[in-house]
Parts: sequence; structure tokens; C-alpha cells
Amino acid sequence: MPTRLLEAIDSPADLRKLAPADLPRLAAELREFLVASVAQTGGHLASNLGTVELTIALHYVFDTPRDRLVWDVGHQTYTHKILTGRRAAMAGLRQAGGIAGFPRRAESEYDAFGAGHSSTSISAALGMAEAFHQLGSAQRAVAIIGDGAMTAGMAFEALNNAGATELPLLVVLNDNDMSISPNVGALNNYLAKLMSGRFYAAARRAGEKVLSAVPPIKELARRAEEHMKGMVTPGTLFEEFGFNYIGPIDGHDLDVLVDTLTNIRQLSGPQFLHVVTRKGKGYAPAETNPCLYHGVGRFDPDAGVAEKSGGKPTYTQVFGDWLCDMAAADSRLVGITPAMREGSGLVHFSQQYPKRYFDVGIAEQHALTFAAGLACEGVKPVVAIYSTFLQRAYDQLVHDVALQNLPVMLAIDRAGLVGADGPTHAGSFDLSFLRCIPNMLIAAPSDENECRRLLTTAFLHDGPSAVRYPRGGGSGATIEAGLEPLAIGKGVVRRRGREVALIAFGSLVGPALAAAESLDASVADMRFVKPLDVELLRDLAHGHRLLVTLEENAVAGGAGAGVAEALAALGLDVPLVHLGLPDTFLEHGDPARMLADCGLDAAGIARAVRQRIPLLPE
Ligand SMILES: Cc1ncc(C[n+]2csc(CCOP(=O)(O)OP(=O)(O)O)c2C)c(N)n1
Ligand SMILES: CC(=O)[C@@H](O)[C@H](O)COP(=O)(O)O
Ligand SMILES: [Mg+2]
Repeated sequence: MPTRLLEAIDSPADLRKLAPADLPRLAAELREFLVASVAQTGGHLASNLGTVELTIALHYVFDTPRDRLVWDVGHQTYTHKILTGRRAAMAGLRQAGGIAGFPRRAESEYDAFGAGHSSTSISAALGMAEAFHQLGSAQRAVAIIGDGAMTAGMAFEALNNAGATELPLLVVLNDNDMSISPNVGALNNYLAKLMSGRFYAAARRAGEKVLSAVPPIKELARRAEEHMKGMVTPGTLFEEFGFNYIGPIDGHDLDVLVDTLTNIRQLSGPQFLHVVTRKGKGYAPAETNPCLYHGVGRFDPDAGVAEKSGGKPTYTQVFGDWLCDMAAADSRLVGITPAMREGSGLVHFSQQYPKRYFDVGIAEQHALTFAAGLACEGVKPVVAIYSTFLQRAYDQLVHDVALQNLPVMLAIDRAGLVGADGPTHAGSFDLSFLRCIPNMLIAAPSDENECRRLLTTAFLHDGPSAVRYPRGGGSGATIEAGLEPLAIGKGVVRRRGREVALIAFGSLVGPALAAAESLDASVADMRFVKPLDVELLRDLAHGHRLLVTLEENAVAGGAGAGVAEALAALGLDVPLVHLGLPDTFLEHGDPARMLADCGLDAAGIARAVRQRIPLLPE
């Protein structure tokens, strides 16, 4: 049995000791390791299997960590982690106390830039390249971006900026023709065209010319001349942006990758390398179904990942079912997703209503303004979006939707803690950043049935609205089939007590009810964060010695802050405690454990109340 190469690699310096001929064997070992490791921990498998050779080649050729590798999204960095001293740590990937599933500057000097959200890499790498220029350093910056991430406006803002500089920035486009689901849009069509036979052959020739040390400026001039003559040259789009386009090359051929990168490293000016890879490469089930293997839980590598079926529905499924039912009831409804068809529960809707379904790519900002335009003309858009990704579309929500009071509905999934993805993906802030926007209706359901009813309420509302619900399932409440709205701005008292009133929002109504079992407590399910049920607050304030607000959102500026403002406006001075997420970024871990660590499980809530009650005057 030959010695395994991987076991001797604790840093890229070890990697660089290998002969080029050894690299394919290393790639095979890495794939084996990845499948076995992710099967134990869960994680983003398919993207990582696709970038094994590219990662090896980048670390082999570039002088990391001096040279900076900036990974876009960062969900494809497992090989990078393994090669940079974290092979053993992969056993704790995405688990409490273990390494993160994304690059983290605090985790390793090789993680040049933190990520989790997409399409930031070119901007960040450009900033680094400019910094090296300012500092007189010969270090290099490389952005590695996927074809999905490339669909975002931010990527093009960065290309626009970078292409007008002389900086030796390298952008590597990792084109696997997939986002999480199949990639969409005109850019995707364009990349497919580049890949088609005619262009592929021509592109290879163009690439060879560049690599045979033709000064890039002359190459650009040549191509400009060809363009003037009306000849269509491969890579035109990226060249028009001022980059030297090279490729497409085979992203699984280590010889080609190493040679190409070695040559590019000598070139000056912005470089764009188009690399073609296969998502899931080397593990047949993932190659066949890269979407299912994009992000996986623990699984048996021999059996593969099972498609989910049965069990109590998640909030995502509740939303997806509601969307189909509401679409049947109202032909004006359209559904929009910024590249999260599966995660947001839109698969059935996309199949049943293909003409009313819009995957706009990773383009949250565009999704909101596109929805605003639709709403202007009487169409009723529902934008399904993760809380964390809505952050990117804030100005569009304020300026294009809310300011014009347009009936755009947001179905906000992953609100609150998400667990293994950690702070980049936690939906900790939406209540804080939505609450201050005029015209917004904001609802937070406490169970699946209330979710369905609040979705209907928001949809029927003639103005901007948001319903936020957490990752995973709820209490397993029976879901009524109808489409009945609830009264806007009205909460409901779920339990009567005398000492303390637990004023709970959304996912914390359940823990509040459980905590109340050991307390003399009332529990209010507020249902709406905006407008708040001020009458209910007044009643609760009059009838209890202590008020406690509860939310799975940052305490800072959240629903509880809204309660405090409302009580102050009513002139009511009642002892008030706010329970919610702390003013810190919480690391990845088990979501239930994390909630308990924040004191937001039943025991923590009861503890917080007892700490205050003895101190209160009778
Ligand atoms: C701003 C933002 N929106 C959405 C996502 C969710 N997301 C993570 S990976 C991904 C697909 C990325 O596709 P690509 O860049 O081609 O990488 P691949 O998965 O194919 O390796 C999406 C939509 C995200 N991380 N960030
Ligand atoms: C990398 C990324 O942004 C997504 O793949 C994300 O991890 C999906 O999260 P969910 O598993 O909650 O859908
Ligand atoms: Mg892709």
C-alpha cells in the first residue's frame, strides 16, 4: 500500500514539495477524504468535490499565504482548509467549537477574506491588489468565483472597477454550469456559448497565444481590431471589461491548470481565467444530482443522501404549499427567488406555475426592485428570501418598495439562528432593520398554522409586507387548508397569569409557553411586530409586575425595542426585560444549543424571570 500523500501535507509548502506528476493522486485522495469527512459532519459537498484540482493548483503555483486567495461564498473551501493545516479539524467542521464551513480570517492566515454571502470576492481581491500596489508589494490577489456568484451585480461592479486598472488581479471563474440549482440568466447562456464547440476551440487557441507570452496589451489591441472588423472573439464580454481573458480550460486537468496559472502569474494587468469544472466530481451520486448534494447533512457514503419525504412540514414547506394555494386563488400572484428555489420552498410552485416563477439569479437587490416594478402594474409579487440575504437588498426595500408603498410581499425564511452555517447566515437582524421602515407590515408566526394565516394576511395587505419564520419546523401544529387572514396588528393572549407577562414574538412563543408552566405568567403571542398591538400591551402593562419581551432577533432595535417605545409613548413605566439575541456574532453550532446558550429556551426564560421577580416591589 503506497504511503498516502495527503497525510504528509500540513501546509502548502508541503504540497509544493510534490512533483507535478503526484498531484492527480493527491486529488484522488482528497476526494476520498472529502466524501468520508462530509458524510460525518454534513456540509457543502458538491462544490468542494468540483474544486479539488483548482485548489491544489492555486496553492501549488501561488505563494500562499503571502499571495491572497479570495474564495467567493467560501462554501467550496474544504480542500483549501485541508491543505492549509486543518485536515484533522475537518472532523469538527460546522460544529460547535469546530472550524467554520466558510473562510474566516480569525481561523487561519490562509483565509484571506471571510465569506458566506456571494459575489464579494472580486471587490475584496481588487482592494488587496490595490493595497499591494500602494505598499509597493509584489504579492498577488486571486478571486475565485463561481458562475452562480458571477450573476450578482456586485461582481460586475467589481469587474467594471478592476478592468479599468493596470493591477495584476486574477479572477478565476469556476464555471460548473450550476448555482445551487441550475444556473439562470443571460450570463449563463453566454457562458454556455463560450463553451460550445466553435468557441471552445477558438478560445483554446486564444488562450495558447496569451500563454506564449504575447504582451497582453498587444493581445487586447489585436482583439479590439478583430472586434472592429465584426469578428466575434471568444471572451469578448470579459475583454470588453478590460480583462485579459484566458480559457475555457479543463478545471480537472492538473497539468493544464498548473501550467496556465504559472504563466498567468507572470502577466501584468487584470487577468480572467475561465475554468470549467463539474459539480460533485468524482462521487457519482453528487455528479448525478449536484443540487441535492450542494449542502448535505450526515449521510452514509455507500447509500448516498436520501431525498426528504414525510415528517412534519418545515416552515419552508408551509410557505411553499401556501404559495401554490394562493397562486391558484389569485392569478396576479408571482413568485420570485434570488437563486434559492430549493431552500425557499419554491420547487412545486416553479413546476406548477412556470410562467409565474422567477429565479433572478443571485441578485437580491434586483429581486426587490423587479418586484416593485411588477407591483406598480398590478401584479402581486411574493419575494421568497432568506433573512440574511435580504440584508443585501435594503436600499431597494426602502427606496423602491416601501417609500412608494408598493404591495410587495417578503417571505423571509431562516429568520433567527440557523446553526451550522454560522454568523454569515444567521437571520439575526431583520426585525431590527425592517421595523424602522415606514409603511412596513411585519409578522412573525408562532406556529405553522399561524404562518399560513399570516402569509395570507400579508399577501392581501395593500402595501409592503414581511412574514419572517425560522429554519426547520415548528410545533407540528395542524395546518388549516383555507386562506383566511388574521386581523392586522392584533396579538392573542395564549395563557393568563398574574405576575409576569411574557410578550413573545414568532418562534419564541413556544418556549415562552413552556417557561410559563413554572411561573405565574401570562403569555402573549404578538403575531405582528409592526403594527404592534398597543391595546394588548396596555392591558398587559396594567395587569403584571414585570413585562418580558422575547424574540429570536437581536435585542438591539428589535421587536422588544418596539414594545419599549410603545410603552413609553403610552406613558407606562413598567419594569421591562428584553430577551433576544445578544450584541455579538454567534458562532456556528447546534441551533437548539445556541438558543439555550442565549437564554432563549424555556429554562433560560424562566431563569431570567426569577432573577427579576424577587427584586420587584410587591
Ligand atoms: C448573497 C447570497 N445569496 C445567495 C446565497 C446562497 N448561495 C450559496 S452558494 C449559491 C450558489 C453559488 O453558485 P456558484 O457560485 O456557481 O458556486 P457552486 O455552488 O456552483 O460551486 C447560492 C445561491 C449566498 N451565499 N449569498
Ligand atoms: C452557501 C450557502 O449560502 C447556502 O448553500 C446555504 O448554506 C444554504 O443554507 P440552508 O441549508 O439553510 O438552505
Ligand atoms: Mg457554479
